[in-house]
This record gives sequence, C-alpha cells and structure tokens, in this order.
Amino acid sequence: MNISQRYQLSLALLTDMYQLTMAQGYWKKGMAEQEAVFHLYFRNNPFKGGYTISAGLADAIDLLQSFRFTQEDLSYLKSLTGSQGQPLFEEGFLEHLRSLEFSCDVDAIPEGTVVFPNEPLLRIKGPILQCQLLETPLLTILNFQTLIATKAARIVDAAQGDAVIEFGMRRAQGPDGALSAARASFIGGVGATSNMLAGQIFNIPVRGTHAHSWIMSFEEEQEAFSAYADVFPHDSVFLVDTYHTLDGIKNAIEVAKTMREKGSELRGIRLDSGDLAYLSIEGRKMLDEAGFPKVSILASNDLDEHLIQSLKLQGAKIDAWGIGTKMVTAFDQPALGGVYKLAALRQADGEWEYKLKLSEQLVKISTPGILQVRRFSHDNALVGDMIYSELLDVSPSVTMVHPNDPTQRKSYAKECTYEDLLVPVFRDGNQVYSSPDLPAIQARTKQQLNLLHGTYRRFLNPHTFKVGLEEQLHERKMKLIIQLRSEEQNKQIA
Ligand SMILES: Nc1ncnc2c1ncn2[C@@H]1O[C@H](COP(=O)(O)OP(=O)(O)OP(=O)(O)O)[C@@H](O)[C@H]1O
Ligand SMILES: O=P(O)(O)OC[C@H]1O[C@H](OP(=O)(O)OP(=O)(O)O)[C@H](O)[C@@H]1O
Ligand SMILES: O=C(O)c1cccnc1
Repeated sequence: MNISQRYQLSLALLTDMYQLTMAQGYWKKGMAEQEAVFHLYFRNNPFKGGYTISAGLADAIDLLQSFRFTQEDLSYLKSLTGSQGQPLFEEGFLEHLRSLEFSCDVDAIPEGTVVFPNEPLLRIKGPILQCQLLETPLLTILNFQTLIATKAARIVDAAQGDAVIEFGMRRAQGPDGALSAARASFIGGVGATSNMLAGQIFNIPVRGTHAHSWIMSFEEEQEAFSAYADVFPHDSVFLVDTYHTLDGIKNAIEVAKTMREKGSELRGIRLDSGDLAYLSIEGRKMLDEAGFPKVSILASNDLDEHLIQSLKLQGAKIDAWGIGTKMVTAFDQPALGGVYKLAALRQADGEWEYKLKLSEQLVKISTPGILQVRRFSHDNALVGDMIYSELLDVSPSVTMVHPNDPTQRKSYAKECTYEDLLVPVFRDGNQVYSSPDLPAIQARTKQQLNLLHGTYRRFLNPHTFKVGLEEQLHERKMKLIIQLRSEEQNKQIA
C-alpha cells in the first residue's frame, strides 16, 4: 500500500501554496518546460551525531508514481481567489496541470545508507514546474523518515544487540507521523512495533505487553496476572510497577510458578517506572533465585540512547527496551533541516547554467551542478566521500578539496575502492528502480553502520566524516561565488 492509497486520495496538493503560484508563474512566462536540476540535502547530522541514515525513498517513489491532478484538485484550485477577489489560478494553467504527467529523471541514495551533510539524498532533473511543485512533499517525506531512522539507529546501537520495540504511536505527530515513524524506526534497526496498522501495512513484526489499566481493573495484582496468563499462557509479559515494583515482581513469580505447573512459561516482566537499574538488578536476582532465568526483563519509560547507555553502565539487567516518545518524535531534535535547492538550469542553447544560492555563511552556500556522491572505502571501512558534478569530466585520479580548509587536498583513488551513491530511480518519469523490502533495508543499515568507525558513531563529540568537493567543482563554485558577490557589490555602488 502506498501513501496515496493509505489516504485514498490524490496527493498532488500536498505542497505549499507558493509552489503552485510559482508554477503558474513558470507557465505564464513560458518557462514551465525549462529543464532544471534540484538537490535535496541536509546541512548537519541530527542529534549532534556523526552520521545520518537515509530513509523515506519508497514513499517518495509512491508519491511520484501517483503524481497527477484530479478533477477535485483542479476544482479546489479554481475556487481560490486573490486579495481582490479575482481567481488566483488561470484556466489555462489549470488545463496545464490537468494534462501534467510526471516526466522527470530522479536519482537517489537507497534507504538504509549512511549519509552525511551536504550530500544530495535525492536529485531531480526535469521541467522546472514539476520539480518546483515536488519540493515540499519530497522534503516532508525524506526529512522525517531520515530523522527517525537515524534516532532509531542510535537507540539500537546503544542497546548493543538487545531487542528494541517501538511503542511510540500515542505520542507521535499524528496518525501519519506514527506510521512513518514505525517504518523509519524499523529501517533504523528496531525489531518490532506496537502499532498494528504499521504491522499490517509494512509487515513489521508486532509486539506488546499490557497496560496499568489491566491490573487496575482487578481487585488484586496477582489476580490480574493470573487472568492474563489464562488468556495468553504462552505470550504473557507482566507489567509489575502498578503499585510497588518489588511486590509486583513477587506476584509475577507466583503466577509464573502456577503457569509452569500448567505447562507454560512466563515470557517476561516489564518495568515502567522507578530506578530501572536497581529494579532490574533486583528483579533479575529474584527471578533467577525462583528458577526463572529465562524470564526476560523489558524496560520502558521515556528512554532514549543516552539513558540506555547510562543504564548499561550502571549494570542494569535489562534484556529488551520499549521506546516510544523520544524515538518517534525525535525528542531532542524534532526536525531534520533538509533543503531542496536549484543547482542548474538548461539554457536555450542547450547548455547548463550552474545555479547557486548565496549566503553570508559559506556553509550555507549551495553547490551547483548535477551532483553525484562518490564514496571511498578501504579495508571494509568508509574513508571519505567526494561530491562531484556529472557535468565535469572526473578522471579516475580525482582530487577532493577539504570541506573546511581548501588548501588541503586529497586523492583516495589509488588505495581505495569506490562506489557512486545516487542510483537511477526514474527516467523520463518511468520508474527504473524498485525498493528492496523493509528487512533488506534494515539489513543495509546494519551493514553500513558496521563500515563506519566507532569514532563517528559515539554520541559525545563524534569525529566528523570527511565530505569533500571534487577539485574542479570546488573551483567552479568559488568562481561563481566571487562573480555573484562582485555583481552584488557593483549594483550597490551604482
Ligand atoms: N537508574 C537510572 N538512571 C538514570 N535514569 C533513570 C534510571 N532509572 C530510571 N531512569 C529514568 O528517569 C526518568 C524518571 O523516572 P521515574 O520513574 O522516577 O519518574 P516517572 O516516570 O515520573 O515515574 P512514574 O511513571 O512513576 O510517574 C525516566 O526517564 C526514567 O527512564
Ligand atoms: O515512555 P515512552 O518511551 O513514551 O514509551 C511508551 C510509554 O507509553 C506507556 O505509558 P504511558 O506513557 O501512556 O503512561 P505512563 O507514563 O503513565 O506509564 C508505556 O507504559 C510507556 O511508558
Ligand atoms: O505493549 C506495551 O507494553 C506498550 C505499548 C504501547 C505503549 N506502551 C507500552
């Protein structure tokens, strides 16, 4: 099921109003079909981390596949008026939209890839009107899922192989936030979700325990555990903290004994408050001494990668982690600052003109061209990435310029193997790439992270992975900046 089917409607209007007003402008000025190139990229790794995990491409593909304006969409646009009461959109423009068929080339980095700031996650080339309309929906899909996949990867990394379950739907940013977060968390490495609709749509394993309300709806805690075990003799995980956690664990053990007499085993207990290190250590002792070494201890309660790491350092005996709010809302950084910038425009003579967005800050200046990312590896480890323009001839012995210090140059070509990260996804509007299934994407995340040295993976002050610009591209960019700045200055003087 794709995102358009999920909502059973056209998503052509899932864009900002200004994209449509600009689109009418391009149409009116005869520019609608002018070929353009845009790149979607972010400027900083989220969570002050050393890496990012790309996610969301499958939903982006579905959106592009179903990109067309329905009669309802056009009627809505027709009903809109400007400040003088005049129709905002002209008939001719609406007719143009009616006959619009997606015809762009799209290249993108597959989901589950380790990516870094300034690398295009997606590149789109085609009529500027289409590229423009797609800015906002592509950003909303890729920004959110990439953010959540990265958060989940960090949490899974901290859990060091323990099971991690996503419990976040109730705190997610609305129904689609919950679904997209379940998908992205799975890409990041989470093993299961409590979200049943995500299970149905994405085929993600579903898991769950029970809530405090179950315990509270019985007179006694032990009676509640027994009743649950009667209904689910082989799938019971008891929540032990409703009244007094250590007493709760005693009650769980008593019921586990009765279950064993009847031929079944308690699967686990869940701790949801209090000192999780102390209670898990005590709980483990009590369970082991009572003959239940295989009953696992699951912990939940506002957990994230930092708390998991701290609990592990404290010697907590926790086997599985239920993570909600902080993962699905990316609590400490609620948005990835991905942007979508025009990088080249085809001129009437067929030549590409490089386009660049100036900024006072050098890091915010976009890179022009038709960009690709070349990743160099050595001995099963990533060593550096180079952004180059396909418009410039890149010889095998390429040199890249250090991102922060242009006097430093490096060529990895001799000692390293390399691959180009962006792969063709659409050609002339036809899909030429099919997304792997979710388990394969999850496996890719794991394999990619294993190629990344621990210094880039640590949470505190991680090492910055080198992403350089290919030398000729760097020169072009610098020339263009100088040219644009001097034009600016000349205008000011005049
Ligand atoms: N040993 C520990 N070290 C660090 N943080 C912990 C430890 N144990 C629990 N925490 C975290 O401390 C925070 C507060 O937990 P605590 O149970 O005290 O409050 P609470 O959630 O308000 O409890 P309750 O659900 O009973 O109201 C939670 O994020 C929890 O995960
Ligand atoms: O803590 P999270 O990472 O978001 O994980 C999900 C939480 O949702 C549930 O309780 P809920 O928050 O509804 O109630 P509670 O805080 O009273 O336990 C569950 O018991 C977890 O604590
Ligand atoms: O199954 C659970 O234990 C669960 C599900 C959602 C949120 N909190 C807990």
